[in-house]
Amino acid sequence: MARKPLVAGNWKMNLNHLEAIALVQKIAFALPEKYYAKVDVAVLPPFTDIRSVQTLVDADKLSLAYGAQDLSPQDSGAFTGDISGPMLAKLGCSFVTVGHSERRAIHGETDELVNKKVKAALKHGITPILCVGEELAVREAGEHLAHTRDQLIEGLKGLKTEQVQAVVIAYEPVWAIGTGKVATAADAEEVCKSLRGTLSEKYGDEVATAVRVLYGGSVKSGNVSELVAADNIDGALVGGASLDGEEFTKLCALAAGGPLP
Ligand SMILES: O=C[C@H](O)COP(=O)(O)O
Repeated sequence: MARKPLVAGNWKMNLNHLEAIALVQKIAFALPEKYYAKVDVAVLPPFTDIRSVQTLVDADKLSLAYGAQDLSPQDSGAFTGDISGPMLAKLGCSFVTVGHSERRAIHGETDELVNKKVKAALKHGITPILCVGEELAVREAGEHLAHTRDQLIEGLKGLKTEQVQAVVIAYEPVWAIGTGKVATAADAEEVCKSLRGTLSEKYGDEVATAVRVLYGGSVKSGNVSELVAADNIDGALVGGASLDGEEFTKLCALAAGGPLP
């Protein structure tokens, strides 16, 4: 089964709502409609931008999807500062990243919490992009496959098979995020293949074949083609390069198999 590639731009804590509108307009203008038949494109702005992005996407009937970078495991209540699944669903979010390494490291998110967030996203019809990835020391110790396998198993714990089918996985080696050190396509493929193998072992071949596994970590227009050419890499979770409209558009077009617009 051919999996349609997904390119998701994780803006992290960048761009206010006015800048968000400008960037989405730029992408919409630069990436012709025909590319969306070959690649799904999503932007993941900060919470404060989502309403503006929604309004623009709806008004201009853009094919671009959008989502958030995190969500609360709770639906509502006394959780100061948190944003819930129902709030994101109401804003038309299609995706939400869960367990990004920056949240694991800076906010101390555990696999248990990540698992609750995956469930919260699914409960509200939002596709979780479950992020896994090893720190440099783990890779140097040769433990990267075991480490990412554990994160995957814990992140999906308790889900029904059909729910797992609705999840996107993103392999992001921590040492490659924002550092300019992209994993080689062979390194990335090794882990993505192993993650798919784990999906097959736990949930069966049909699920493993259907689930999209993305790579993230210093992806740019200059390296995306080689990455998505690998059998088990179905797109990219892009940080820095997603903030530049021209670069992001190029990257999406190349992930679609080209040519450049
Ligand atoms: O979510 C995206 C990743 O953290 C990758 O970020 P980067 O492309 O800036 O390395």
